[in-house]
Amino acid sequence: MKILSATQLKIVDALTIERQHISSIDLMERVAKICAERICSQYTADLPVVVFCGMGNNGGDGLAIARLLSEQNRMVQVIVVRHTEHFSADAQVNFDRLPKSLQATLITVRSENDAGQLHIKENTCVIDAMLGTGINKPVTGILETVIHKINSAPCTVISIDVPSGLMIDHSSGELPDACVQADLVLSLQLPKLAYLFPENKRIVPHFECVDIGLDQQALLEQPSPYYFAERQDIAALLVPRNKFSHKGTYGHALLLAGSSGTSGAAVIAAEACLRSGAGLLTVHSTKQTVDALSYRLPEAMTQTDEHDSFITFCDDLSSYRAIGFGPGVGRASETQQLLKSVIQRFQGRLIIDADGLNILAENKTWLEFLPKDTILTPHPKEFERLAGPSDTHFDRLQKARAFATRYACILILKDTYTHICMPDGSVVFNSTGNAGLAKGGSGDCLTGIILGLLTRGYPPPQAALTGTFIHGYTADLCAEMMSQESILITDVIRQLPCAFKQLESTNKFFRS
Ligand SMILES: NC(=O)C1=CN([C@@H]2O[C@H](COP(=O)(O)OP(=O)(O)OC[C@H]3O[C@@H](n4cnc5c(N)ncnc54)[C@H](O)[C@@H]3O)[C@@H](O)[C@H]2O)[C@H](O)CC1
Ligand SMILES: [K+]
Repeated sequence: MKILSATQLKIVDALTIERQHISSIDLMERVAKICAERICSQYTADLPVVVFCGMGNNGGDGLAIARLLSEQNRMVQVIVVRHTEHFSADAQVNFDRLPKSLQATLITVRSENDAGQLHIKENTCVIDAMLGTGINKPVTGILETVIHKINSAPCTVISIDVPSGLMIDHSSGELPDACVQADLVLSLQLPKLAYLFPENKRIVPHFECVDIGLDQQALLEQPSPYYFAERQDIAALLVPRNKFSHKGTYGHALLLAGSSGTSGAAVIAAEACLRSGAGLLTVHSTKQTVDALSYRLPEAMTQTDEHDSFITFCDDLSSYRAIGFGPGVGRASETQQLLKSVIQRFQGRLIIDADGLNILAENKTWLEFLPKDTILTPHPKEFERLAGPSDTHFDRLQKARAFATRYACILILKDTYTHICMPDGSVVFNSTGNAGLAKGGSGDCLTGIILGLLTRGYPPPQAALTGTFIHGYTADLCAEMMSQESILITDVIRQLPCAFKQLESTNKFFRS
């Protein structure tokens, strides 16, 4: 699914009206009907609803939603916040369509005094339809006062399309002053870029895209570097194993991982790799790690490094399709030289994680020599070490895009909506995963999954997208069965077969 800017959404809106031979007021009615149905499905009929409406088309949506909810015998009150002199044309039509019962209880906020006198009762559902994609400056005045009232009221808030006050295409700063803090955002058709930044987590803790039937061709025509990965997009990338195949068909992986005290990182990555399709896996590590592996994972082959505490040397790389470097390796200078020699000698697929990234951060000139499409998987701190600090998450995103383009690598910037930055400047935001993954070992598991997919023959972009999605999806399956608090990364690995199976079931090539 693409992510478009406010300007592009306006264009698609106009093209939809033209191509579907529908009037703008009927499109608004369609939007309102879908939102009202969603609100009714979420809340019981006895919960009073207060709809805050602005003067533009977002307010028009709110006025139509209020009418439709009251037709469903819901207890509804409308509050119009007059932040401009006139309604937009369609908002005016919907204002005039308000039934008498709603007109009788209507409150209009014209002044700071009116705003100050508002009282929002406990146990109400606030529908926020004051400002949408048409916001053109930070909110002040009566809108700001009303927003503060909503945010301090003990009620549930659903924002229509956009939490009022939030800029959708760029950063609003660490904590935007005046912005509705929604419990749920019903985002019309597509997600908005700002919903994916951690800085907005209090404003958009959850969003749902509601399909309002915008013209598909018009959506396709709009260029965008930003995409949001959904289940069907990833399921379509999966490739079935060939009936006439053998272990060689699915490649041989080399995992360079582990050092004194961090054998677990190597074990986790190795197991995730073998659960993600690789034909063969050799783990090169310290004696302690190799001993642990032989016990835990007999399917993996092993090579013991000549050094007891960290890895230093690995001679022949020619038989491997993919190499994973980093989990638990530490930063010893001999290990640094090993990474340098891998970068210089290896022509296959490469994924670098954890201390591998920290070594790169200490030796930035090596970045120029990374094999094309090398996958790097930094968390925010590791990315900062590689590319320097950023003022906002929007700035960090632009930095990550520039980094992936400059070094022709795939940068997986791990976060709530992990950003997968491609060398062509495009970014795919991952949609799966939960806070149960915020634990040690999680990154090692991701590296292992992607290494497995690379070895299996997936091109690096597909391996990056699929691996990141499945990693989060599997954790979501775990969270359905157990508390996020208790999820262990080994639980996630154990559920990988189930996650693959579920995703395969929606891919036509896997159906028998
Ligand atoms: N995407 C679609 O296809 C559809 C979207 N719909 C809804 O329409 C809004 C966008 O409507 P628009 O009229 O362009 O903008 P707004 O309602 O957000 O507000 C515009 C209004 O507000 C004034 N304004 C802007 N910023 C401020 C500010 N900081 N302070 C005060 N006033 C401000 C501006 O001057 C205008 O007067 C979209 O989000 C959807 O909800 C349609 O329903 C149809 C399909
Ligand atoms: K809104």
